[in-house]
Amino acid sequence: MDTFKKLKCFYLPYKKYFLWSLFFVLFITTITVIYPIVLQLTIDEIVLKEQYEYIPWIVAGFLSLMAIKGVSAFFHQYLGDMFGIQSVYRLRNELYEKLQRLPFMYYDNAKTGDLMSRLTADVEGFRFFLSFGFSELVRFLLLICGTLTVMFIYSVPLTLVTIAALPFLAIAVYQFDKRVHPAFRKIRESFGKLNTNVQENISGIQTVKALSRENFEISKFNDANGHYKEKNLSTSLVWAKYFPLMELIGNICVVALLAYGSVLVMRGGLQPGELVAFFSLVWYLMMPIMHLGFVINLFSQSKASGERLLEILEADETIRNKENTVTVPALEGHVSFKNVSLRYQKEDALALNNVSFTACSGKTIGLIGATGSGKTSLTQLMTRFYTPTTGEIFIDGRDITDYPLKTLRSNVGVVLQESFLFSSTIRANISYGRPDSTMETIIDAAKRAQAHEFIMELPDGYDTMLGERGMGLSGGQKQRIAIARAICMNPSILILDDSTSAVDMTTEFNIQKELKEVMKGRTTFIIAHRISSLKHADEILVLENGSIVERGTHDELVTKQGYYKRIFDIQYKDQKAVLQSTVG
Ligand SMILES: Nc1ncnc2c1ncn2[C@@H]1O[C@H](COP(=O)(O)OP(=O)(O)OP(=O)(O)O)[C@@H](O)[C@H]1O
Repeated sequence: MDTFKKLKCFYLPYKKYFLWSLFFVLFITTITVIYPIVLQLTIDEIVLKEQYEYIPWIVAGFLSLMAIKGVSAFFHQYLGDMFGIQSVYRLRNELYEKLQRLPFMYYDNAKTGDLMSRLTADVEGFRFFLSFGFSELVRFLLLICGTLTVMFIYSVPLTLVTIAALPFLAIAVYQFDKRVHPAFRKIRESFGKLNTNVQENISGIQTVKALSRENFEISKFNDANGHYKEKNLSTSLVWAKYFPLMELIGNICVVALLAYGSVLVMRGGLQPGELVAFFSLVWYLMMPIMHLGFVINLFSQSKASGERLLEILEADETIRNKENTVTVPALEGHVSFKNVSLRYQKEDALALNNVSFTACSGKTIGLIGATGSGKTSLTQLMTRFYTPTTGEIFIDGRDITDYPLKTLRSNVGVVLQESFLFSSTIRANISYGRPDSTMETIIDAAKRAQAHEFIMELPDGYDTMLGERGMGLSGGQKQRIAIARAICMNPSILILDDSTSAVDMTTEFNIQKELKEVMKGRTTFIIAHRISSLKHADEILVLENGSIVERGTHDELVTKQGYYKRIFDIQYKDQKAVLQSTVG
């Protein structure tokens, strides 16, 4: 019940729909219990006493009851659905908002397909119980109480015989629930894995095809699909075992009733009509208890779903605004790192080790170093994508946590190594960070990023729709749009993470020429493997295993015999000679 308690803020506001739905359930249940009474009266008072003139009245009464039951069923169903649909509408929105707030760290470990199945299948599973299961549970309780009351009125000993069978039924139902709940959780998990498989395959289809791994992917999917099938089969085995058992217990009870009830009728202790009514009533008692299995099943499914939804809702938002943030119109871009270290996971090695540097506003800092040396990690700390394990980062003299995340991130323009473009127009992609940008600003940003020309060659220019993941554009074109997107935000700090690696030398040269203009007045961090991309930087930091091992201008660094000089030699001198001298 804890899961439902924790999620109550989503469904309690709509309780009026649920309560009205219950009101109509009351009608439906009352009418259901009245049926056997009408049957008993028809047999005992009309047929046996031959008072046939009452038959039209009985028929009219029966039809009226059915009409009322029909109308009540409509409202019960509609209001129940309203309750479920309205509740999960809010829940779905809240989950999505939470996903927007969760830090990078969460996504490092999460699987997209699994998250998608939580937001779709699990939300639906939860809705179904709210719409149907909840009121079904109440209906069963009402039906059992109503039925027992009428039964006791008809015959106490016969009712006691019926009740004697109930504990056996209850044990079977309990055992069923004990097995079916974990089984459903496993089904949900398995479904999440299946989704992950499909999602990863579609996202990486180019790699799959390029490496001819279709058969491997098919067999991976077959395994996941097989696992899902196994989980479903073992759950249906639980169903198949327990349902006949429950029905058997019900039938034994009916046979006992038939035997004992007939004796009572023969002795004159019970009217024949009352015995007939009893047979209907006994099923009103057995059916809900047997169906309790189905409702418990629904409950288990929705509980399992609810738990998975709570895992998202309760996930730690490690990176959020602190209470007393400062409001500033814009940042100037004076960045300073003080003894900053970063370890992504407890068991990982340090990705950054005691890094300290200062970048005065308007200056350009180049970051170079081998793959995995910590260049990207360093810039990701500035935007608070991650939190340093130790040390402090200041912008304009204030700790970066003093600023609201929105202020911080809207002042830092980032062009990532792999630029992601949304499946919308080029114009919307460029103005994504500043949706209110004028067309003039968008074109200006595109021109500076050397993107305007090729955009104008596209059939719809800036209104060209991009496919999923920006399909239809070359890697270099995508990078240029991503640069335009960052420029469009007019940030005071610009981070270019290997952002010109996919363009040819001439375009890189042109972009850099334009970027010089763009970089004026902004603090810029250029991460690059090509010396040509950062040799004009005011300071170059050379990273190795998370530490700054060299620093200085290009001219200073080429005079030292360090990593930078070696890279410089490889890129600018006779590569073969350098490599030979190193090996030798
Ligand atoms: N999200 C992450 N979770 C765990 N470890 C990470 C994560 N991102 C990076 N790392 C690790 O941190 C170290 C530094 O990675 P980083 O991406 O900062 O290097 P880099 O210098 O930018 O490399 P490249 O030039 O290849 O982009 C590496 O050992 C990397 O494996």
